[in-house]
Order: sequence, then structure tokens, then C-alpha cells
Amino acid sequence: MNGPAACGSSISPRPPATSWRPSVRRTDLPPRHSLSDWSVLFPYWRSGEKWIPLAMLGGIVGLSFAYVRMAVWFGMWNQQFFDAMFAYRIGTCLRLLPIYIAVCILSSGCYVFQTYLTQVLSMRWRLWNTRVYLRRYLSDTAYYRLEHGGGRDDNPDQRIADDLSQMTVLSLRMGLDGIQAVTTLLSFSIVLWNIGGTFDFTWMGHHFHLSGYLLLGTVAATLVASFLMEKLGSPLIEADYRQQHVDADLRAALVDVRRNSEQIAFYRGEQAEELRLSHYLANIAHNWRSVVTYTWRASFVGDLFNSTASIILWVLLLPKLLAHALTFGEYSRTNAAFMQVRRSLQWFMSNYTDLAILRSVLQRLHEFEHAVSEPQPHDIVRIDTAAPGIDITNLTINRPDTTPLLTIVDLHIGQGERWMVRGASGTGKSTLLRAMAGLWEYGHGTIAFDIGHAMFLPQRSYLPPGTLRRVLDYPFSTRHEDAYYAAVLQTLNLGAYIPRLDEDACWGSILSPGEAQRVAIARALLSRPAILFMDEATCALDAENERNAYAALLAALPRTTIVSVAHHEGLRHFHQHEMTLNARTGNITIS
Ligand SMILES: Nc1ncnc2c1ncn2[C@@H]1O[C@H](COP(=O)(O)OP(=O)(O)OP(=O)(O)O)[C@@H](O)[C@H]1O
Repeated sequence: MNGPAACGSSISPRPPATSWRPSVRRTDLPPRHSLSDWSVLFPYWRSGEKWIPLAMLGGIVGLSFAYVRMAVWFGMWNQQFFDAMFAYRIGTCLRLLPIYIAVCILSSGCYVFQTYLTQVLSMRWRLWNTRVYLRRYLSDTAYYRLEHGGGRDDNPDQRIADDLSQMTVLSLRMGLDGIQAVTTLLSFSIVLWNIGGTFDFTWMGHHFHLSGYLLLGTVAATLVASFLMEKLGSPLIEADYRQQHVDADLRAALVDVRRNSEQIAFYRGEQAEELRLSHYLANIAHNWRSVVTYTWRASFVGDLFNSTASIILWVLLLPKLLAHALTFGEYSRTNAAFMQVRRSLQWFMSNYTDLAILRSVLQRLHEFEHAVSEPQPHDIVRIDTAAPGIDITNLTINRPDTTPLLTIVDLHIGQGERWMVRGASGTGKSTLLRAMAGLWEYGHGTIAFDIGHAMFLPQRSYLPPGTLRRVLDYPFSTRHEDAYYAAVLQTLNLGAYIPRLDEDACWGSILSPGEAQRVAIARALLSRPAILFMDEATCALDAENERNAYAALLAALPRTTIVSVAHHEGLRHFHQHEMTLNARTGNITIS
């Protein structure tokens, strides 16, 4: 029987207990935005690499200004051109055309170069951030703590793969569009102000003198529409926040099915899985309905405003029309300026959804950063010592709920000694090894050994994708003579794989659990650790292969200290000492 696909699976000693997250627990919470969420944006711009991206950003902003400047120029050109056209001055029109074409080419060039620079900058930023996040995620066993630490953060894969990409793309696009919107607003506001001139009128016996009424009217109309959109669309932020979570939960559940496909197939668990996945799908559908409702409300106001824009402009231009003070060229320029001011003011509302997504992304990244950099309590102190053997002093291992699991007052394991750890299921054998490996943070006491020369073999061996040679060397990149690999494989009855040493494959799903365990033993034989911890590392082997594996270890590593969690009676004679964990007292007995 082949083992569960190890390509991409975790190195945990058993299937991760929390890999299935049945509820969308945090999706029910309202988003808690805080200013510190925005801090996620800054590290890149303060890093040693900052000068190139800052120069690129400067270039993009400069191009943006140039682009807006050209748009203002187009407005002026429009007025001149259409006034000439309606006055039938064809010669003037022909003179104006080549200039127009030249500026068009320049403007398109600016736009294309700005887009190119933005994309390059976005990718550089994303790569830098991803490298930093990967380093943090893979350092100090953060990946293990996140998975096994009671769900302090969910879906780290989504944070690293999707959220970082979204953060860079969205924040750059919104930031640059925002700068462009403000520049456009200022530039065309001046145009509108100048065109708008003054408006004198008498109402109820009072004389009014209004300057720049065209600009004021445009701003007022846009602000009313924005206010309505804000009122109707604000719950969209919350709904979008939840949407990201429910989507990620479904994806995580699907990955879970893929990872455990064989077990599910043996159980014929299709219906149960369909039910479980339907639960996630129902969450998506439920939230999606909210997203749709809030989106159509906001879109309705936005679209209504867009389609009535020309009427609003006509109303605003009515005084000039009544005074016969509007040429077609001036109308054309006013229309362009009106649209630009409206569009840039509207930028804030048309980017409502993106802003909502960005805020959710930043919040999740901030939570992730917090989770990975959370200082790990070191109540169980591991001392790295060059002294041979292992010393355990006043060690108490607790469960996560702080109830005591196991106590070892004082224990010395001498160099080269072989200890068998026994005890009923659930007494804490694996947890003791986790504490030795620095993966268990609940409890207190001291464990001293040569950490740098120790190796742990869990029950479920991790076989990364790649060549068999790389799998055997994992996690190091040491290279041995071919004959050495061959001899080790032969000793462990894996001779059939010698010709396949350089085959690139997903060995986790090719090898049977027993073969995978023998590959792990081969790793120990190849890397020759000073101390070897084994957690039921041969439990999937038949009696003969298990005896053979132990015999090979003893023959090849006579000076290696071995601490081995095992149940099989037949293994007792390979060990000199026995440590039995007592379920009732939580103490150990040594024999
Ligand atoms: N992440 C965890 N969260 C909560 N409880 C845990 C966790 N890991 C282990 N435990 C608990 O600690 C106890 C000891 O578990 P451990 O895996 O060490 O047992 P074991 O002796 O190795 O069992 P077995 O022989 O069945 O492998 C068990 O009661 C288990 O439920």
C-alpha cells in the first residue's frame, strides 16, 4: 500500500491535528482595522534595496504628472480646434493636427512606460516581501507552531502566495491612481474655475455674485453621489473581508482532500467529504449574497450618477447658455474638464471595493506577521552541549491546557547508549521527543545534548519531491559516492531502487510506508548522527525488515546514542535500557 502523498505534506510526526479547520470562526468577526495594519507596507521602502524602487516610484509619479499635464493641454487644444472648425478655418485645423498627433504619441509613451515601471516595481516588491515572509515562516519552526499551536493563524499558504501579491499590486495601483486623481483634480479644477468665471443673479431681492460656480457645482454633485455610495456600500468592506476567508477555507479543505485522498478512498468517505465541502460552499454562498447586495446598491448610485452626468453639466452650463456666452470649443473643453474632475473625485468611490480588499489583505498580513514573530516561550530549556550523551533535569511536560503529562526528575543517557522508550498510547512518548526537538513549549525543565549532531526520525517520513538521492540526503545537500548510497539501500533491502537514484519523482506517493521508513533509516546511516531519536520509525516494517534495520543501525553507528520510541517486543534486545512512561503517575520507570 502506498503512503499518503508526501509531496507538499508536512514533516509532522503524525497527520496534523488541526489541518482541517471545520469552522470559519474568524470570518464571523467584524474586521478590526487598525493603523498598525498599514505598517506591513513599509519595510521594503526602508530596506537596503530601497534606492532602486524609490527611483522607480519617482519616475512613475513624474510620468503621472506629465500625463495629467498633457491631458490639460488636450483640453486647450480641443477648444482651439473646435472653435476653428466651427468657424470654418480649415487651415488652422490642419496646423493643429500634427501637434496633436505628436502629443498623442508622447502621452501614450508616458502611459506605457508608466505601466511597465509599475509592473516591474510591483514584482520586485512582491519577490522581496515573499522572500522575507518565507524566511520568517521557515525560521524558528514558525510553520510548525502555526499549524500546531491552536489555530493562531489560518491558511499561511494564502498569506504568502496570494495576499502578498495582492498587497503589492493593489497598494501600488491605488497609491499611484490616487496621486494621479489628486493631480488631475487640482489641474482640472483650475481649468473649471477659470471657465466657470462668475455668476451674478438676484434672488428674493438679494443680489448674488458666485465665482467658479461650475467647479463648485461639479464638486457638490460628486460629493452627494459619493456620500450616498459610502452610506450604501460601507458594509461591503466587511463582506469582502469575510469573502477572502471563506474562499481560503474552501481551498484549504480541498487541499486536505487531495493530501488524504487514499485514506478517504479506502473509507469511501466521498459523501462525508462532499458534506464537509458543501458546508464551506454554503458559507461562500451566504457571504456572496451580502457582497452582491452591497455591490449593486453602491453600483446603482455610481451608475446613475455617470449616466446623468451630461444633464448635470447642462444644468451647470445653463447660465452661460442663457447669456449666449458659450462657444462649442469652450463647451468641449468644459465637458472634458468636468469629466476629469468628476472622475478623479469619484476615484475614491470607484476604488471602494479595492480599498476594502486592500484593508483586509493588510490586516491578514499583519496578523500573520504577529503570529510568526510571536516570541516562543522557552520554559523547557534546551542546552546545546558538546558533552556526549543526554542530560534531563527537572523536566515536566504539560498538555496545552497545562495539565501535567510527564515528569522526569533526573536522567542521564550516556554516549553510545541505546534506550527504548515504552508506555501505553497517549502517555507522552512522542511529546517527549517533541520537547527534545524544541517543538513542545508547554512545561519546564532542562534538556542538554549535542543538538547540532542529533537527528530525529518521525513515524511518518517526509519525502520531498526530487531525485531519490536528494530524498536520501534531506535536509542536507551532502553528496556521497554512488557506491555508498547503493550499499546503504542494499542493506535495507531497497536494492531495487539503486538504478533509480537520479529519478526525479514524487517519492512520497511512490514508496510504501515501510519503504519510506527504510529510506529514513538510510538517511540516518548516511548522515551518521551522534544522537538518533526515533519515534516508532520502524512501525510499518515487517518483523524481519525491522530487525534488519536495527541491526544495520547498530553495525554502522556503534557510537551513536539511540533513543527509540517503540512498541514491538522483538526490538528490546537491540537496546540496553528501557524507559517506561506511566500513564497514571506521569513518571518514568527505568530498567
Ligand atoms: N497538539 C496537541 N494538542 C493537545 N493535546 C495534545 C497535542 N499533542 C499531543 N497531545 C496530547 O498529549 C498526550 C500524549 O500524546 P503523545 O502523542 O505524546 O502520545 P504517545 O504516547 O506518543 O501515544 P502513541 O503511542 O499513541 O503514539 C495525548 O493525550 C495527546 O492527546
